[in-house]
Amino acid sequence: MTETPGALLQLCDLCKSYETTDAVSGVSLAIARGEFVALVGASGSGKSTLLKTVNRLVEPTSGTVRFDGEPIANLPLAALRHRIGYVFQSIGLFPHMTVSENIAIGPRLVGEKLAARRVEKLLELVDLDPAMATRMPDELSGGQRQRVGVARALANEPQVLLMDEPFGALDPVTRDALGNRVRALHEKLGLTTVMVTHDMAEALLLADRVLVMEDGRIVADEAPQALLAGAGGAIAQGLVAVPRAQADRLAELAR
Ligand SMILES: Nc1ncnc2c1ncn2[C@@H]1O[C@H](COP(=O)(O)OP(=O)(O)OP(=O)(O)O)[C@@H](O)[C@H]1O
Repeated sequence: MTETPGALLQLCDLCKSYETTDAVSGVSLAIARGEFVALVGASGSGKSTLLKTVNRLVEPTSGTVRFDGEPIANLPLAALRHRIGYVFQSIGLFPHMTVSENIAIGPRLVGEKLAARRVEKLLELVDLDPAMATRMPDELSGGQRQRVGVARALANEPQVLLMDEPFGALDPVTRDALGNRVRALHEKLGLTTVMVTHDMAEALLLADRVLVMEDGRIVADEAPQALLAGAGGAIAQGLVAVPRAQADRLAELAR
């Protein structure tokens, strides 16, 4: 795949093999600045592995990832991670640090001190009371912890936000609210966002573009409207059928 002009992220023939598994098998993909992309697919299809090649939590076996035209293998790791916010699958707050210290960890790693006012601002961005800055993670609900996880990912003012199943452990109401908040922040901060999710409904509602993975490959790459209109092939349509059937049953009940 040749370089796509204007792409902020470009993956070219990317492969990642473990001893017995090909987790990612020849993925080529260009993501434009400002896109909100959801990566969906069955468990084990390679979504997390693919996401983690972008911030080099996973080093590919072969292929290239370019960030703003530059192969990321050539960039110093700290500089790369400074430009990419990452929200972990399992929240991943440091339990022995306060909320404020957790949020400031990224800047601290590159020798910067985050001002208290900036921590307050980040907490406000994710709809948390700035008074929570001094709490410990175990004094927060799961939803509040995940909001802190998002604030931490935004602390370096990244260009790209990567999220690995960010709302998986949350109740449906909190999940919906936080998803909408993240989408609003994506717009407000001019981010380019890639979100891994199991949930096709969430992908359809939040993303501009939905990539479907199966056995390490991207088998569909469509806008939500196109998926809902039947595009993307059998695997994608199998995933779309679930929320569609639920919506139909709810509509039936309401009649
Ligand atoms: N560190 C590792 N060592 C060996 N195999 C791995 C490793 N990480 C992932 N795999 C394997 O690679 C494949 C893809 O895993 P990956 O976590 O990327 O899938 P996923 O689609 O994100 O799954 P899930 O939705 O369950 O998180 C799986 O078969 C997994 O077992």
